[in-house]
Amino acid sequence: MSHATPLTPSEIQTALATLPGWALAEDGRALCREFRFADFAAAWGFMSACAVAAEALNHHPDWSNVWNRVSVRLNTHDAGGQVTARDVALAQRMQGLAGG
Ligand SMILES: C[C@H](O)[C@H](O)[C@H]1CNC2=NC(N)=NC(=O)C2=N1
Repeated sequence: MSHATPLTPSEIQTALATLPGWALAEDGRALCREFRFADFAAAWGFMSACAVAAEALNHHPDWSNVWNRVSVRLNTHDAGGQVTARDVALAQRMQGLAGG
């Protein structure tokens, strides 16, 4: 299966069971999570670590940062903005970098 193949709704639900704190966007086209850290420095450190992981995976988040919060939306541009296995892999990696 190509990694740019959209996941089915049941595949997404199965993936979300491994991703505490994540949810499917209202439109079904992204995995979403808001991370909260102790302060800005911790949030920025998380983003820096995620940037390295994203480059390694060649799969990048749509994200924003307000002080200690990092809001993340993951989908796959190459799949027309749908959720694929690449998004699940990056979410799992981000989960680990945030301390599980
Ligand atoms: C050219 C480069 O490999 C592609 O644009 C990669 C980069 N990062 C990516 N990130 C995401 N989220 N989706 C993609 O389809 C994607 N494709």
